[in-house]
Amino acid sequence: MTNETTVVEGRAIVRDYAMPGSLFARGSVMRALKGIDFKVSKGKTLAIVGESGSGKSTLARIIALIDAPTSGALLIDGEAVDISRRRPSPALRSKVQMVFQNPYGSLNPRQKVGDVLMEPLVINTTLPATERRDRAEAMLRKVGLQAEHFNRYPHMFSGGQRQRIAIARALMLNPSLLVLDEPVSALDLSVQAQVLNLLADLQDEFGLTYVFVSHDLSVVRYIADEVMVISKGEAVEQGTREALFANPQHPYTKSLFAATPVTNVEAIRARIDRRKAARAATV
Ligand SMILES: Nc1ncnc2c1ncn2[C@@H]1O[C@H](COP(=O)(O)OP(=O)(O)OP(=O)(O)O)[C@@H](O)[C@H]1O
Repeated sequence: MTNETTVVEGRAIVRDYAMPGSLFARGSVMRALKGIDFKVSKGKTLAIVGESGSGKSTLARIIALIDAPTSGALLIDGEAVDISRRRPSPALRSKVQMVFQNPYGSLNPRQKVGDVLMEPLVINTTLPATERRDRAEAMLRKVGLQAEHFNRYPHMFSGGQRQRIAIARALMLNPSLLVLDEPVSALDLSVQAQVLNLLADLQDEFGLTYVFVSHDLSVVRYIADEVMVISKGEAVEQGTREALFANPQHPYTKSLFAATPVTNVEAIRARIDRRKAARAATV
């Protein structure tokens, strides 16, 4: 549709990794991404699916500005990212945030939850301490935790709660894009559903755009608007969630879908679709 705003776009993204050589032979280069194109519109979710080693995390890290492509172009809000720069500008940095798979490893065990949330504000803004605290407490509530949790340490929380904290931290600078790399795969099934619902609610409320990496097709069927299937560094199929699940085209996609039982999540998904439609009608 022409009236949709593109938040992130990749053009011919290539990423090479240098492979170590030996005493007698020079190292070679491994091409992990072989020219990937994609676009994600505001408020939508692109899921990146593929088997282990296909390049999903490599692409996610590039989109999250943690790694740079070897060649190609990345555009955020229509502006080309300077891929030769080692660090993105603070303005760009605040637009894109990443949530990782492991909420145990991604939070500093010595930092209280309140400090975890206020840190991005300390580094990137000149807000006074009281304002930082108010915003952090408000964000804790938004992700389903309480202001009393402010002074507790990460180990005092369950896996699902820790992932809520990681999501809250990612939202502190009001990003437009969240890159989520297997954000629920370390969690129990019932907790996965709660965190996915939270992500859907936050997407609605803040108009967030998601790039969501997953190897789990049930999760993809639940959360995605668009799906990109990657195999050996190439996008072998791209399309809407409905089209891809109804009629996978590429032999790799067919085999991936055949190998993975997909549980019936249509009813829950319908809830997300209804809310997205209601929201679009009010904008
Ligand atoms: N830092 C690195 N140095 C060298 N090779 C790497 C590096 N990171 C990834 N690779 C290689 O690039 C390819 C893609 O890896 P990547 O982690 O992106 O795949 P993935 O689809 O996310 O896999 P998984 O689902 O197992 O995390 C793999 O062959 C991997 O071994």
